[in-house]
Amino acid sequence: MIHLENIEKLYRTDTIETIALDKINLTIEKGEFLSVMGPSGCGKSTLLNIMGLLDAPSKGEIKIDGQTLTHLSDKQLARFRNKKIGFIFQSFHLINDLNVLDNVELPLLYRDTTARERRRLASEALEKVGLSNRMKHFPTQLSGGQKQRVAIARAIVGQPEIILADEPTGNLDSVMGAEIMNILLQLNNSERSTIVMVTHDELMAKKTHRLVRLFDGSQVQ
Ligand SMILES: Nc1ncnc2c1ncn2[C@@H]1O[C@H](COP(=O)(O)OP(=O)(O)OP(=O)(O)O)[C@@H](O)[C@H]1O
Repeated sequence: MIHLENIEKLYRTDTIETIALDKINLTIEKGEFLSVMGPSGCGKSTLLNIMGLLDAPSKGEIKIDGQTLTHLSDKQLARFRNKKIGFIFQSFHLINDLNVLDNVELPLLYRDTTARERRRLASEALEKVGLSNRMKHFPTQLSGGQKQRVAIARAIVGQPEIILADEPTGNLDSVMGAEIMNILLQLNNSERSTIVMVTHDELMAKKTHRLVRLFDGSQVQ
């Protein structure tokens, strides 16, 4: 499903060059739930951003579903990303001026969907995360766990095959964190979503199919 071949990422500033990723080779199968761990600065977010086509590698190739994506234009990448990939971030990234339903509908605005269909899909996604009763609330009226559930609904509303989650439980207490983890496990189980999750939590990682550890930009496990 996702295939990374010899991926390297270099960041250059005036004074320093950082090798954020060094020759990463990784294949993630359809329906797999993979976690990525490692110390701060080891390249976890960079890896996720490259898999999610938000950032380009300095070297190497990415294939998703057999399609090589390294040479597509920004517009083609955006279209591919919108259709195939849902993102979940540690700090939720919700828009505070929009209510819950409108936040969840956002990814569908870039598609050819009617307003009625958008509403139906967003309501369905909110039902899956158990938030049907909060559709008209605004993000500031929600708890952290509820905000993350809205973010998950937004990530899955377009029915992407891949979900990329960057420390999705990092800002939550253990009870809310476990709730979010259960929702991700359920999506992986019942919808066969392929999930890659960055986490600092060994217990969460243990619940996934496979763990990849990074250290200084290299894969060590
Ligand atoms: N835009 C950038 N410009 C320069 N260096 C960068 C940039 N983004 C990341 N880096 C460097 O690349 C390395 C990897 O960063 P990355 O954010 O991927 O680490 P991480 O493992 O996700 O860390 P954390 O757990 O703290 O979020 C770090 O040394 C970081 O300083």
